[in-house]
Amino acid sequence: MVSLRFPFSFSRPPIRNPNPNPKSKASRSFSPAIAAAAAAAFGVGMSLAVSRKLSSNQPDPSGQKPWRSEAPLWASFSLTAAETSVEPRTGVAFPTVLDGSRRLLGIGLRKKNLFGLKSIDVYAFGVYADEGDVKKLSEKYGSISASELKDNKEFFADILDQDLRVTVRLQMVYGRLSIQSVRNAFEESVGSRLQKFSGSKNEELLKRFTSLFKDEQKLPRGSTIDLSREEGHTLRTKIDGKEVGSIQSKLLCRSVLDLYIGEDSFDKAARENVVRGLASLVQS
Ligand SMILES: CCCCCCCCCCCC(=O)O
Repeated sequence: MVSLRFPFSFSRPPIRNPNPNPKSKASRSFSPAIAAAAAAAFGVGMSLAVSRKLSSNQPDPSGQKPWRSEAPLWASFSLTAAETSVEPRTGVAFPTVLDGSRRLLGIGLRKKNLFGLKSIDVYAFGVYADEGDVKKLSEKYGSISASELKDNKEFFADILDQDLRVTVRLQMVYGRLSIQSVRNAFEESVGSRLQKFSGSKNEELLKRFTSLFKDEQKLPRGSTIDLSREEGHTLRTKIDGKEVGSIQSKLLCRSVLDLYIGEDSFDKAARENVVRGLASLVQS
């Protein structure tokens, strides 16, 4: 079993690999400049191990599935560790902690069919939750074991509905995205969730959200979109770290989060990790 605890802080910044090659292990985890340093080499080993633990589809040579371990992912990191975890199919790296208190619980991949023909990797994503906020659910769920909690529908409904700070970071893999295609994709996916939760597409709300993605905005490979539920059910959107708008709507927050952690999420294995991590946080 992989066990990672960092008694010290790494200073290695989050990696944005400009040319990820899923076939090359080295390209997944570090830059050549750092490779010479023994400490960085240690960090590389950590990243690879963590990426396996987070991964949904990477076979473990031992034949075991470490990501099925009862140990939660977040328990592997200290809040001060500037470490990253790598989505193994794309080489995209995610910081294990965001905004000081949001822990990375799972990483996944969004694929999409292009012209109904070929499936492309559009972006990798990381799901983060504020540790303190999730622990507020301990009073209600603390007496239920983590393994029972992960199948508890009420617990999950609370995660989607309660005022808990959660961030989903999307990091673009496909390099030729037009902003119109991004608006269209959000319109389709978020629109379907608005319909599911409210019985209507809520055109006006949907438009307010999609119009945050302006024509002049560029989203080359490596760009990030952070979708965060902030206090008061406010969806804050950042592109490459810069806020582009905030919309206060419980329905919109729930609809966006459902794409990544709902029952019909884009990457089922990523969702499993997130749910397991949340359940363990409540228990800790
Ligand atoms: C060519 C495909 C274009 C798809 C662009 C998707 C970019 C962000 C959309 C986020 C929501 C979603 O994944 O549906």
